[in-house]
Amino acid sequence: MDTAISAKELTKWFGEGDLRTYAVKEVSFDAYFGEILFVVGPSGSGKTTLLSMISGILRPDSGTVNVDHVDIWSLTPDQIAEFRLNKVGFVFQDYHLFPRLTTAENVAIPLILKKKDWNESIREAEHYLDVVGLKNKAQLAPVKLSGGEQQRVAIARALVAQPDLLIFDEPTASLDGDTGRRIMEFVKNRILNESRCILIVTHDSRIFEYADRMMRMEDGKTVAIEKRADH
Ligand SMILES: Nc1ncnc2c1ncn2[C@@H]1O[C@H](COP(=O)(O)OP(=O)(O)OP(=O)(O)O)[C@@H](O)[C@H]1O
Repeated sequence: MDTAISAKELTKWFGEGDLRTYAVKEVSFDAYFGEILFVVGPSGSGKTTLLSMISGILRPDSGTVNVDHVDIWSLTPDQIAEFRLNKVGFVFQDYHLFPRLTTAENVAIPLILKKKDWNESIREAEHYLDVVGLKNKAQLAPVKLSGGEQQRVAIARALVAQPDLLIFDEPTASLDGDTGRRIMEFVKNRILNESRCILIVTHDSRIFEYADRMMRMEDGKTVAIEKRADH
Protein backbone atom coordinates (compact mmCIF):
# COMPACT_ATOMS: atom_id res chain seq x y z
CA MET A 1 0.00 0.00 0.00
CA ASP A 2 1.18 3.51 -0.81
CA THR A 3 2.10 5.78 2.10
CA ALA A 4 -0.49 8.48 2.77
CA ILE A 5 1.09 10.05 5.85
CA SER A 6 4.62 9.83 7.10
CA ALA A 7 5.22 11.58 10.42
CA LYS A 8 8.78 11.78 11.75
CA GLU A 9 9.77 12.78 15.30
CA LEU A 10 6.79 15.10 15.64
CA THR A 11 6.96 17.26 18.74
CA LYS A 12 4.71 19.99 20.12
CA TRP A 13 5.03 21.70 23.48
CA PHE A 14 3.01 24.32 25.27
CA GLY A 15 4.38 26.87 27.74
CA GLU A 16 7.98 27.93 28.19
CA GLY A 17 10.77 27.42 30.71
CA ASP A 18 9.76 25.46 33.79
CA LEU A 19 6.16 25.51 32.57
CA ARG A 20 6.94 23.76 29.30
CA THR A 21 4.91 20.57 28.84
CA TYR A 22 5.06 18.26 25.88
CA ALA A 23 1.69 17.54 24.31
CA VAL A 24 3.33 15.30 21.67
CA LYS A 25 6.91 14.09 21.91
CA GLU A 26 8.93 12.59 19.06
CA VAL A 27 6.08 10.66 17.50
CA SER A 28 6.80 8.83 14.25
CA PHE A 29 4.39 6.70 12.26
CA ASP A 30 3.20 5.93 8.75
CA ALA A 31 -0.39 5.58 7.56
CA TYR A 32 -1.40 4.11 4.23
CA PHE A 33 -3.95 4.76 1.54
CA GLY A 34 -6.79 2.26 1.82
CA GLU A 35 -6.65 1.88 5.59
CA ILE A 36 -8.60 2.97 8.65
CA LEU A 37 -6.18 3.85 11.42
CA PHE A 38 -7.62 4.41 14.89
CA VAL A 39 -5.86 6.73 17.32
CA VAL A 40 -6.72 5.83 20.89
CA GLY A 41 -5.48 6.76 24.35
CA PRO A 42 -6.52 8.52 27.54
CA SER A 43 -7.73 12.10 27.69
CA GLY A 44 -4.78 14.50 27.42
CA SER A 45 -2.47 11.95 25.77
CA GLY A 46 -1.94 14.17 22.71
CA LYS A 47 -4.32 12.73 20.10
CA THR A 48 -5.91 16.02 19.04
CA THR A 49 -2.55 17.81 19.02
CA LEU A 50 -1.05 15.07 16.82
CA LEU A 51 -3.91 15.14 14.32
CA SER A 52 -3.83 18.95 14.21
CA MET A 53 -0.18 18.79 13.14
CA ILE A 54 -0.92 16.16 10.50
CA SER A 55 -3.82 18.08 9.02
CA GLY A 56 -2.06 21.42 8.64
CA ILE A 57 -3.79 23.17 11.55
CA LEU A 58 -0.98 23.33 14.13
CA ARG A 59 2.68 23.84 13.25
CA PRO A 60 4.99 21.34 15.00
CA ASP A 61 7.88 22.62 17.13
CA SER A 62 10.02 19.97 15.49
CA GLY A 63 9.64 17.01 13.18
CA THR A 64 8.09 16.60 9.74
CA VAL A 65 4.79 15.50 8.23
CA ASN A 66 4.60 14.22 4.67
CA VAL A 67 1.14 13.79 3.23
CA ASP A 68 1.07 12.08 -0.14
CA HIS A 69 4.86 12.67 -0.27
CA VAL A 70 4.57 16.44 0.30
CA ASP A 71 6.34 17.92 3.32
CA ILE A 72 3.36 20.04 4.41
CA TRP A 73 5.13 22.27 6.96
CA SER A 74 7.64 23.40 4.34
CA LEU A 75 4.78 24.92 2.32
CA THR A 76 3.85 28.61 2.40
CA PRO A 77 0.86 29.64 4.58
CA ASP A 78 -1.30 29.97 1.45
CA GLN A 79 -0.30 26.52 0.26
CA ILE A 80 -1.06 25.07 3.70
CA ALA A 81 -4.52 26.66 3.63
CA GLU A 82 -5.04 25.12 0.19
CA PHE A 83 -3.84 21.75 1.48
CA ARG A 84 -6.42 21.88 4.31
CA LEU A 85 -9.21 22.79 1.92
CA ASN A 86 -8.35 20.30 -0.82
CA LYS A 87 -6.71 17.32 0.83
CA VAL A 88 -8.27 16.98 4.28
CA GLY A 89 -11.86 16.33 5.36
CA PHE A 90 -12.95 16.61 9.00
CA VAL A 91 -15.90 14.99 10.73
CA PHE A 92 -16.59 15.94 14.35
CA GLN A 93 -18.48 14.33 17.20
CA ASP A 94 -21.22 16.93 17.29
CA TYR A 95 -21.39 17.37 13.52
CA HIS A 96 -20.82 21.18 13.45
CA LEU A 97 -23.77 21.74 11.12
CA PHE A 98 -25.20 25.24 10.68
CA PRO A 99 -28.80 25.17 11.96
CA ARG A 100 -30.10 27.93 9.67
CA LEU A 101 -28.87 26.28 6.48
CA THR A 102 -30.49 23.32 4.73
CA THR A 103 -28.59 20.04 4.70
CA ALA A 104 -27.62 20.62 1.05
CA GLU A 105 -26.30 24.10 1.88
CA ASN A 106 -24.32 22.67 4.80
CA VAL A 107 -22.71 20.11 2.51
CA ALA A 108 -21.98 22.78 -0.12
CA ILE A 109 -19.99 25.01 2.27
CA PRO A 110 -16.49 23.78 1.30
CA LEU A 111 -17.33 24.36 -2.38
CA ILE A 112 -18.69 27.85 -1.73
CA LEU A 113 -15.46 28.57 0.19
CA LYS A 114 -13.59 27.52 -2.93
CA LYS A 115 -15.64 30.17 -4.77
CA LYS A 116 -17.51 27.64 -6.83
CA ASP A 117 -20.81 28.80 -8.36
CA TRP A 118 -23.70 28.50 -5.85
CA ASN A 119 -26.08 26.40 -8.00
CA GLU A 120 -23.30 24.09 -9.10
CA SER A 121 -22.20 23.70 -5.47
CA ILE A 122 -25.72 22.76 -4.39
CA ARG A 123 -25.97 20.21 -7.23
CA GLU A 124 -22.69 18.65 -6.18
CA ALA A 125 -23.78 18.68 -2.52
CA GLU A 126 -26.94 16.80 -3.53
CA HIS A 127 -24.79 14.17 -5.22
CA TYR A 128 -22.86 13.57 -1.97
CA LEU A 129 -26.09 13.55 0.03
CA ASP A 130 -27.16 10.79 -2.35
CA VAL A 131 -23.90 8.93 -1.62
CA VAL A 132 -24.72 8.99 2.11
CA GLY A 133 -28.35 8.02 1.42
CA LEU A 134 -29.95 11.35 2.29
CA LYS A 135 -30.86 12.90 -1.04
CA ASN A 136 -34.50 13.18 -0.01
CA LYS A 137 -33.52 15.28 3.03
CA ALA A 138 -31.57 17.91 1.06
CA GLN A 139 -34.03 20.71 1.75
CA LEU A 140 -34.50 20.04 5.46
CA ALA A 141 -32.87 21.88 8.34
CA PRO A 142 -30.38 19.70 10.27
CA VAL A 143 -32.62 19.80 13.36
CA LYS A 144 -35.17 17.66 11.47
CA LEU A 145 -32.65 14.82 11.14
CA SER A 146 -31.69 12.07 13.57
CA GLY A 147 -28.20 11.99 15.12
CA GLY A 148 -27.01 9.30 12.69
CA GLU A 149 -28.41 11.27 9.74
CA GLN A 150 -26.68 14.44 10.92
CA GLN A 151 -23.43 12.52 11.16
CA ARG A 152 -23.92 11.36 7.56
CA VAL A 153 -24.48 14.99 6.47
CA ALA A 154 -21.17 15.86 8.17
CA ILE A 155 -19.52 12.97 6.26
CA ALA A 156 -21.02 14.23 2.97
CA ARG A 157 -19.64 17.69 3.70
CA ALA A 158 -16.19 16.22 4.36
CA LEU A 159 -16.40 14.30 1.07
CA VAL A 160 -17.25 17.15 -1.32
CA ALA A 161 -13.63 18.24 -1.60
CA GLN A 162 -12.71 14.60 -2.39
CA PRO A 163 -10.03 14.57 0.32
CA ASP A 164 -7.16 12.07 0.40
CA LEU A 165 -7.24 12.24 4.15
CA LEU A 166 -10.39 11.94 6.24
CA ILE A 167 -10.13 12.68 9.94
CA PHE A 168 -12.92 11.71 12.30
CA ASP A 169 -12.85 13.06 15.85
CA GLU A 170 -15.04 10.88 18.12
CA PRO A 171 -17.56 10.29 15.30
CA THR A 172 -19.80 7.94 17.27
CA ALA A 173 -19.63 9.43 20.76
CA SER A 174 -23.02 11.13 20.44
CA LEU A 175 -24.69 8.11 18.84
CA ASP A 176 -26.25 4.98 20.32
CA GLY A 177 -24.37 1.71 19.75
CA ASP A 178 -26.38 0.50 16.75
CA THR A 179 -26.29 3.83 14.94
CA GLY A 180 -22.56 4.17 15.65
CA ARG A 181 -21.91 0.75 14.15
CA ARG A 182 -24.06 1.56 11.11
CA ILE A 183 -22.03 4.74 10.54
CA MET A 184 -18.80 2.73 10.79
CA GLU A 185 -20.10 0.04 8.38
CA PHE A 186 -20.94 2.84 6.01
CA VAL A 187 -17.51 4.46 6.35
CA LYS A 188 -15.74 1.15 5.79
CA ASN A 189 -17.85 -0.02 2.86
CA ARG A 190 -18.65 3.21 1.05
CA ILE A 191 -16.20 5.92 2.06
CA LEU A 192 -12.88 4.10 2.34
CA ASN A 193 -11.13 3.46 -0.96
CA GLU A 194 -7.64 2.79 -2.27
CA SER A 195 -6.82 6.46 -2.66
CA ARG A 196 -8.04 7.51 0.76
CA CYS A 197 -6.69 7.20 4.28
CA ILE A 198 -9.06 7.47 7.24
CA LEU A 199 -7.92 8.40 10.74
CA ILE A 200 -10.36 8.02 13.60
CA VAL A 201 -9.80 9.34 17.11
CA THR A 202 -12.09 7.59 19.53
CA HIS A 203 -12.68 6.36 23.06
CA ASP A 204 -15.57 4.24 21.84
CA SER A 205 -14.48 0.60 22.22
CA ARG A 206 -17.77 -0.50 20.58
CA ILE A 207 -16.28 0.46 17.20
CA PHE A 208 -12.69 -0.79 17.64
CA GLU A 209 -13.49 -3.75 15.39
CA TYR A 210 -13.53 -1.36 12.41
CA ALA A 211 -9.85 -0.47 12.74
CA ASP A 212 -7.32 -1.89 10.28
CA ARG A 213 -4.68 -0.75 12.75
CA MET A 214 -4.76 1.00 16.12
CA MET A 215 -2.23 3.52 17.35
CA ARG A 216 -2.16 3.97 21.13
CA MET A 217 -0.94 7.18 22.71
CA GLU A 218 0.12 7.85 26.28
CA ASP A 219 1.69 11.03 27.64
CA GLY A 220 2.35 12.44 24.18
CA LYS A 221 4.02 9.29 22.86
CA THR A 222 2.90 6.37 20.76
CA VAL A 223 3.13 3.31 22.95
CA ALA A 224 1.98 0.79 20.35
CA ILE A 225 0.74 0.40 16.81
CA GLU A 226 -1.26 -2.79 16.51
CA LYS A 227 -2.59 -4.56 13.51
CA ARG A 228 -5.88 -6.24 14.19
CA ALA A 229 -5.41 -10.00 14.18
CA ASP A 230 -8.20 -10.71 11.69
CA HIS A 231 -6.92 -8.16 9.11
N1 LIG B 1 -3.45 25.21 23.45
C1 LIG B 1 -2.93 24.54 24.47
N2 LIG B 1 -2.26 25.17 25.46
C2 LIG B 1 -1.71 24.50 26.49
N3 LIG B 1 -1.75 23.16 26.62
C3 LIG B 1 -2.41 22.46 25.68
C4 LIG B 1 -3.03 23.11 24.56
N4 LIG B 1 -3.60 22.14 23.77
C5 LIG B 1 -3.35 20.97 24.40
N5 LIG B 1 -2.64 21.15 25.52
C6 LIG B 1 -2.17 20.10 26.44
O1 LIG B 1 -1.55 19.09 25.68
C7 LIG B 1 -1.88 17.79 26.15
C8 LIG B 1 -2.49 16.95 25.06
O2 LIG B 1 -3.76 17.49 24.71
P1 LIG B 1 -4.67 16.87 23.55
O3 LIG B 1 -5.88 17.74 23.43
O4 LIG B 1 -3.85 16.68 22.34
O5 LIG B 1 -5.06 15.45 24.18
P2 LIG B 1 -6.18 14.41 23.69
O6 LIG B 1 -5.53 13.07 23.78
O7 LIG B 1 -6.72 14.84 22.38
O8 LIG B 1 -7.29 14.55 24.83
P3 LIG B 1 -8.89 14.29 24.74
O9 LIG B 1 -9.07 12.82 24.53
O10 LIG B 1 -9.35 14.72 26.10
O11 LIG B 1 -9.41 15.15 23.64
C9 LIG B 1 -2.80 18.01 27.35
O12 LIG B 1 -2.04 17.93 28.53
C10 LIG B 1 -3.33 19.40 27.13
O13 LIG B 1 -3.64 20.02 28.36
